[in-house]
Amino acid sequence: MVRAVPLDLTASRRLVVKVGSALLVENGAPRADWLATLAHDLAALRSGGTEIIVVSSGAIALGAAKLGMAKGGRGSLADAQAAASVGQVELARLWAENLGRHDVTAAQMLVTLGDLEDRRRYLNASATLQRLIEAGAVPVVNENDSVATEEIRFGDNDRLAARVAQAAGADAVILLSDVDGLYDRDPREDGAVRLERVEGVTPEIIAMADTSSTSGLGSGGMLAKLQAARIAERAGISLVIANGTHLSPLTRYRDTGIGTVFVPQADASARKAWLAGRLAPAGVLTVDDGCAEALAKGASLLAAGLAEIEGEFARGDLVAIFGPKGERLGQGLVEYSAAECRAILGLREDQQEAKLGYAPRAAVIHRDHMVQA
Ligand SMILES: Nc1ncnc2c1ncn2[C@@H]1O[C@H](COP(=O)(O)OP(=O)(O)O)[C@@H](O)[C@H]1O
Ligand SMILES: N[C@@H](CCC(=O)OP(=O)(O)O)C(=O)O
Repeated sequence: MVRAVPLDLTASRRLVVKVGSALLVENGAPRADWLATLAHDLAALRSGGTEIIVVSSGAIALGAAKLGMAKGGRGSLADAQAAASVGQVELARLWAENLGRHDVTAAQMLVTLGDLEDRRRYLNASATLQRLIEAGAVPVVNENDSVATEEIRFGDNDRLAARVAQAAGADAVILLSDVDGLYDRDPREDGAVRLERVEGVTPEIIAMADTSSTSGLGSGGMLAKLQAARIAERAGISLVIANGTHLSPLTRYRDTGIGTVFVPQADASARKAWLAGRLAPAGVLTVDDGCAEALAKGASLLAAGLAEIEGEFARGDLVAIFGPKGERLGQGLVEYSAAECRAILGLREDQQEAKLGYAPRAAVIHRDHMVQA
């Protein structure tokens, strides 16, 4: 068998390192020795010319321990928000201390889903990351859990890491977890085999993730990691899932190559990749067979092909596109409000003006503002 080639982290120009809750926190206390070795690895990579961004979980777990909260602070949203407020203070201190030992300045950056979903705010976050790195700091990013509410939060730091990588123009992401990579089924099952390399996060790959299991402290599970891999591959970013439980986890990955590498697909423009990675559509357009076929060939979505409209959205909002059998086809920025879409549903272009009372825009979603699933 040909040995799969691991991702060469030292070849990365800008790398996002994501650390899961289970790695940082054990029985409510930080894994101090482990963190010291990770900081050492990060400093070494940085000295070799790789710019580093850390995405660190652990605020909820640390805060819950301090407050004596049940269920690791995940019993309710209010608990998670309060636990995160307390834990984030400690998390930032841990990073500042551990990176500081190598004369590296840590910079805390807390973001919400909205900060990366709205194009203007996304560009702003992107500029801040850029400036911090130029200034020689290592951004340590987490979700702003204390203000994020259920509908507008990532909830897992895997997708957040992929979006941050995109915003920062990183070329690689490593998700450090408590498992050696993606297995073809839950790794606790007999006969589970690890995949060395994935070219394209297909529905078959997604089906391998057991949605019910996480390490216990985290929230994402393998499914969130695969969604992150999908965002990354579409943005032309390499992503690897590796086991971070051991001391000096990055050195260990370099020496053993144990992990799963997701190969990027580099064809999308930066804007389309951003669009593909957006996570919160405001509505759903269901289209008929003919329209689904046309979309697959790269056409714009026309009102004539609309079969059903769900949700309330305004012009410019993100909507998901589904085919007649309920299959997800893609998503895009809509040119009409939900009410207008309902009014022109199924109509040909020449019938739309009579219905709306004004000249219609050519497409409901222009192909330049659409990405396939
Ligand atoms: N197909 C799979 N391959 C690997 N791990 C899986 C799979 N399905 C479920 N898992 C579970 O996902 C867990 C990792 O997710 P999670 O606990 O959220 O990690 P983290 O806290 O590092 O983000 C593993 O411990 C494993 O039990
Ligand atoms: N933002 C949260 C972490 C979210 C989360 O659980 O992520 P993960 O442990 O990576 O599945 C925190 O700091 O506790």
